[in-house]
Amino acid sequence: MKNLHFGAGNIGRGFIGKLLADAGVHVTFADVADELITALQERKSYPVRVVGSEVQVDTVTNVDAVNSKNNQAVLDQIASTDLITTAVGPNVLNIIAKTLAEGLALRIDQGNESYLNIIACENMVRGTSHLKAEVLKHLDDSYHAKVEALVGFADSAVDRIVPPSDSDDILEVTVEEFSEWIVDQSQFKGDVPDIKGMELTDNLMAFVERKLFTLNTGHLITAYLGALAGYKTIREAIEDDAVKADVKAAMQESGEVLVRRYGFDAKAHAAYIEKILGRFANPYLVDEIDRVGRQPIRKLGPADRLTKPLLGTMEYGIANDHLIKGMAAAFFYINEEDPQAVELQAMFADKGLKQTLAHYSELPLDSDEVARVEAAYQALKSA
Ligand SMILES: NC(=O)c1ccc[n+]([C@@H]2O[C@H](COP(=O)([O-])OP(=O)(O)OC[C@H]3O[C@@H](n4cnc5c(N)ncnc54)[C@H](O)[C@@H]3O)[C@@H](O)[C@H]2O)c1
Ligand SMILES: O=P(O)(O)OC[C@@H](O)[C@@H](O)[C@H](O)[C@H](O)CO
Repeated sequence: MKNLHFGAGNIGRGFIGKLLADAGVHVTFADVADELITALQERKSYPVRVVGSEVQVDTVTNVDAVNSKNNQAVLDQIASTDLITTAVGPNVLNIIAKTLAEGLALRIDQGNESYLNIIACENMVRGTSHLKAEVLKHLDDSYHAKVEALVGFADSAVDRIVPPSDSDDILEVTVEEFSEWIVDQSQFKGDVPDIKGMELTDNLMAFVERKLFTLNTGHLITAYLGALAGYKTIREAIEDDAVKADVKAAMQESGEVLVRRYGFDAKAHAAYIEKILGRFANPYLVDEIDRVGRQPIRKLGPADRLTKPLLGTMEYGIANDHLIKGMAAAFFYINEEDPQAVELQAMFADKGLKQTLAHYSELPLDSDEVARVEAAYQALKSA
């Protein structure tokens, strides 16, 4: 089996590319980072340090790469591969959608009638379905029937903490032991692939929300409260008892929504939260607060890790003081190198918290929740 993977970054090399290559799939990475691509083309392998109580260095082989700036090379890959995966970040999906559309048109024009499956591996609810809608926008109507018949767009949930590596080797990546990749099997076209490490489900929404609204909700609040307390890494922040108490309480509020919505076992969900708190404190990973706090506008969005759980607590009448506090903490997050952090702060300075929050979260301006976030912000400011 051949795979084309967009994004040779942390998750691309450290998780999805590794898992597929380990399963005997030939992986070709596509990326815009010239140095990374040249190194992959020359070496056709790279090291992955899996760190837990022991350190194991695995060598990933059977890989190649194409530079995404070489459009024709990428189109040729799309026209001939069996599986396409992405780990580029939600904001980049719209960019690669255009390339995918061109590649699918070429594939159909060349008469390739074999099945192709596409899986976006991003922190986003139904990211592949979003990608599909974008691809179809760029594709002439005359191709749509063939795409519907031959191309599967399968949504997935992806979980492994992979911070950028500080190695001198540009290809080396350091990952935690834990990993989970769950894919919606009902959306595949042709045979559902049997790949070790790729779990299949008919109930993807439950798993994607469980992951995003537990791990990522807690991770983000750790980052914002941690930054406010002056910490630089997630581990430092979560080892502060006051931060940990707030983060855990917010995860429990969000968890209560998940238990009610999807029928998860309450005890098992409590254990899931504890395990994640342990992963945040992993002494073998150095995960900067700025990586986890990045792109606050995306993360304040109505379908993302702060607002969506908050909406769930409102729907079920569940307490939400800690989710509110986490949202308030986002307004203290300063990062001059992150355009979204700069934009958020600029609007906050110009229009105030209520209007800024209502704008990005789509919560009603006059809602109690928006007023409570502002009150929580003032309380944090004077603490
Ligand atoms: N790192 C983690 O712990 C983790 C865990 C689970 C999910 N994720 C998700 O995985 C996705 C990728 O995260 P990451 O941490 O690997 O980010 P990353 O920045 O390490 O990797 C993204 C890669 O995409 C490349 N890229 C950018 N534009 C591109 C384009 N137009 N074409 C091809 N490649 C392009 C970048 O050069 C980079 O190498 C995100 O959606 C993230 O939320 C990350
Ligand atoms: O990748 P983001 O920016 O959506 O979120 C930052 C982290 O919370 C995230 O990358 C986690 O490390 C990951 O989701 C763990 O599976």
